[in-house]
Amino acid sequence: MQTEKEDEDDASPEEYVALSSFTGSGSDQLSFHSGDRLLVHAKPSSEWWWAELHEVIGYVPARYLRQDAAEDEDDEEEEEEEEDPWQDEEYFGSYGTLRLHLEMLSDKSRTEAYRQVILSNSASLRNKVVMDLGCGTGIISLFCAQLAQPSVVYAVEASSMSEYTRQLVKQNGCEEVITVLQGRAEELELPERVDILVSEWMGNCLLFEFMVESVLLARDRWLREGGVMWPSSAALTLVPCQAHSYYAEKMAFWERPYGLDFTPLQPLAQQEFFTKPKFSHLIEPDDCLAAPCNVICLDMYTLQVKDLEEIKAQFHFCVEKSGVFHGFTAWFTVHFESLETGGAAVELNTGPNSEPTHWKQTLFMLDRPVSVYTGDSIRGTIVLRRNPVWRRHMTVTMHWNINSSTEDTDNCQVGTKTFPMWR
Ligand SMILES: N=C(N)NCC[C@H]1O[C@@H](n2cnc3c(N)ncnc32)[C@H](O)[C@@H]1O
Repeated sequence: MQTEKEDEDDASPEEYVALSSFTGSGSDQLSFHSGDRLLVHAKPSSEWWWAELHEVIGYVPARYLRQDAAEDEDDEEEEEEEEDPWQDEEYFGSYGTLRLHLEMLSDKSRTEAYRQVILSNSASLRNKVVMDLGCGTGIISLFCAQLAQPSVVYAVEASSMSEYTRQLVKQNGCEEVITVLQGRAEELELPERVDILVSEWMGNCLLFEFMVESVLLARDRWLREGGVMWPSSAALTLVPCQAHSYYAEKMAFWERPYGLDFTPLQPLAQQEFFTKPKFSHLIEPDDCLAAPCNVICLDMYTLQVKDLEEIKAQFHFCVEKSGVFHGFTAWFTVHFESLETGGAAVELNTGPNSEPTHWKQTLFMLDRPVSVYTGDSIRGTIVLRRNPVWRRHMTVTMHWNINSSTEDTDNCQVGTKTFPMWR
């Protein structure tokens, strides 16, 4: 009697299309290019399949492949939607309405930080050429024209908001200085290179949306030799934390609602509430179980687009107070170097010890909380893997080891979890 797998092996191979190129590592992984048609012979796991290309066989990452849907009109629309890995229509559509711009403009910490950058560099901005990448309503460009005397600011905005940005520039008498350009910054033609490339590109967990790719492409194409990037650097900070109220609200709730035992729903709750990261989480400083650590530091002058595919970092936390290890919380800080040598940098810190921002922090809940004690160590790695198909998405994988310091228990608890953001 054939096992299910043997059945599968005998099944005729299925044809799949590669949505993105993949370079295999190790002898048993098969490399391929975007558009290649592979024959999938077996699917031993959900993540790795056994496939063939030009008579060569090997393991391929399943998430890179899509079954070639039979051409029919119903799928045509879906196919078109699928063809855009940047989902630009939806993405720039969302920035064509006021909701997100109101949220960003209402974020005083964020907006005042950019204003402070312009104000504290106003003298050095005189006669400079500036690009404001992804200017939205144009607030940063308007700060430049209002607080300094640059020779020109190219306010670049891909969404339909740019029509209103033009009106705001006119309404505030800044047409002499600000030129609004609609389009993707990396595709635009400018009459000249720029001295300063300023952008507010940070997404949740720093990189979500991957607008940073556009900033790097624009840097390589339009920033003059010796020009300045604002932000100049970015850091992702991580900390092991307690999250008692969130855990109580989503998980403990099912223990005794109205005197009844609803615990059979807890696996569902874990799947529904703890599989993805929680954006806009507000962590209390007291929830931190250890000193936060800058796990990833990005230099905006040297960072390359290819570096964004996979960013890996190690961490080692020493538990400073006993408590419950519910998960990890992440946030970011960006720095704006001064245009004057030796001048003070401006910092925008989205962590729990700073004024809250609209990003707040990002909470990664473990499947099971673990009691930890002062002196325990939590070592591990964080890996940010960009989605090879959906280019604005990524996964965050945490591996951790908990080493207890108390002699009587030499327990070393190991864990790993991958969080999709969002695909
Ligand atoms: N997470 C953020 N800071 N998002 C801000 C995104 C703002 O920049 C705009 N934007 C994003 N990418 C681009 C791009 N490549 N070119 C021009 N505008 C862009 C977007 O329409 C919105 O107004």
